[in-house]
Amino acid sequence: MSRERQAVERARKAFLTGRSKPLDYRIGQLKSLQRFVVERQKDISDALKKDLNKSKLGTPLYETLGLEGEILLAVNKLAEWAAPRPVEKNLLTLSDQVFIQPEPLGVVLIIGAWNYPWAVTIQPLIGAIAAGNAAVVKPSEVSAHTSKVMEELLPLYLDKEMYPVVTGGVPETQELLKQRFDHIFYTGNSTVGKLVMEAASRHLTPVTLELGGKSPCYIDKDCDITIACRRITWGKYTNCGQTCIAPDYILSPTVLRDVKPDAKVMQEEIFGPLLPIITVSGVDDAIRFINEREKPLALYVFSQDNKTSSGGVLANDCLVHFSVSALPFGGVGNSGMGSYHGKFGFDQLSHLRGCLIKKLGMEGVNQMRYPPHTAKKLDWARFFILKQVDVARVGRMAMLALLAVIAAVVLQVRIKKNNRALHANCVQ
Ligand SMILES: NC(=O)c1ccc[n+]([C@@H]2O[C@H](COP(=O)([O-])OP(=O)(O)OC[C@H]3O[C@@H](n4cnc5c(N)ncnc54)[C@H](O)[C@@H]3O)[C@@H](O)[C@H]2O)c1
Ligand SMILES: CCCCCCCCCC=O
Repeated sequence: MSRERQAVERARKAFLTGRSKPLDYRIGQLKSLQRFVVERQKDISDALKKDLNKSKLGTPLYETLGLEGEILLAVNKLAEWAAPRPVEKNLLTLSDQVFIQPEPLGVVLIIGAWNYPWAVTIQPLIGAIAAGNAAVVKPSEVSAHTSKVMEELLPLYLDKEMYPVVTGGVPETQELLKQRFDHIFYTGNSTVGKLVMEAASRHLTPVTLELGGKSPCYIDKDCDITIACRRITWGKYTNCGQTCIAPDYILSPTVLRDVKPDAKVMQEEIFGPLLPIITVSGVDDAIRFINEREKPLALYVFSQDNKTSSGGVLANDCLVHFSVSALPFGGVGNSGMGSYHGKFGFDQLSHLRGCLIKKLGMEGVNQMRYPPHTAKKLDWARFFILKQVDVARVGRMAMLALLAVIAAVVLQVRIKKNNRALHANCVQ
């Protein structure tokens, strides 16, 4: 049996014990992960220095502070996220319990990319742990030192049966993809994303695909060009331009140098320190240009615009939307599917189970659905199913009516009592 298959089987066996379900276990694992990030900061930054020449201080800023924030949030909010979520009732379910119960999915496969290997591999793991899943973690072989640190040190902190790290390259990832998972969370390029989805389809496994693409950046006439240039330059050249949401090309009315739309540099994601500038005649031309192409992961606008489609949109800055846990992060179309960060990560890796708990009484209400079907029953069904009633408002009104009745009764009793006292005084 291959090493990859063994890891998956062990993770499934661990999941089936049910120990990842209680919130205390999940919080314990999240806190251990937090300890790992803090205590092993040096191992993490040394590996990143060797892999990608990232600086010692850049590592916390771009890779691990975000992880710490996400872990803290999950620890603080887990009870709320995992609790049953009551939903609006209709007339047919007035006396029932109707709610959504987030449930763990099972065993999740997390495949990470090399460019921010901690941020994009461990962040999905936080969602997987919080949601009560087991997870097989496959870091990128390109960032090999990081991969080794994950393989050697993570098991010292986490439940190693439940969260195994499997290292290796394409053959190992392909072997993993042959196994049955309950969800696959892949971060990387769109070409491999299609292979991942194809492999997942064999087991009807749902996927989250965090892909890349050409994120456009539109600069309007009216913006402060000095600030725009500083922010765009930072967004583009951070990590040598190897950021999934780096502005890929600029659409600018004050153009210095033109790039033809059919040039090679405009056909594929650049993922490097090149920044083509395209001449457009104005905002409508820019929108047309963007909409004619694949849906990008991010859209940067240094002005006002909401007429285009992209994974995310950010006005007057670059990259920082990635750090906001309250925003869903993910692509659309060619830039991916599904989203995560904060509660979105928890929901993405949960089964949101619809629950309706009925009592065995009140059977009379159900007569309209039992045969024989009659026109009268259908009329009742039409009323119960189609009548749009604000059940909460009806409930409030019923409560008010009840209070009014109680107040009237109390008042009447008081009046009677007073009358009796008055009568007694008069008699005396
Ligand atoms: N949306 C995001 O959050 C995000 C984050 C980082 C990177 N990206 C995108 O990822 C891309 C860069 O990463 P990459 O793709 O070069 O990363 P990569 O080479 O590290 O590959 C990612 C993973 O895919 C696996 N893989 C590669 N080829 C495979 C194959 N043929 N079959 C099965 N598995 C295979 C690798 O083992 C690795 O674990 C860019 O397009 C970037 O925009 C997106
Ligand atoms: C402070 C801003 C943090 C930006 C981190 C960007 C990570 C992107 C991951 C995709 O490549």
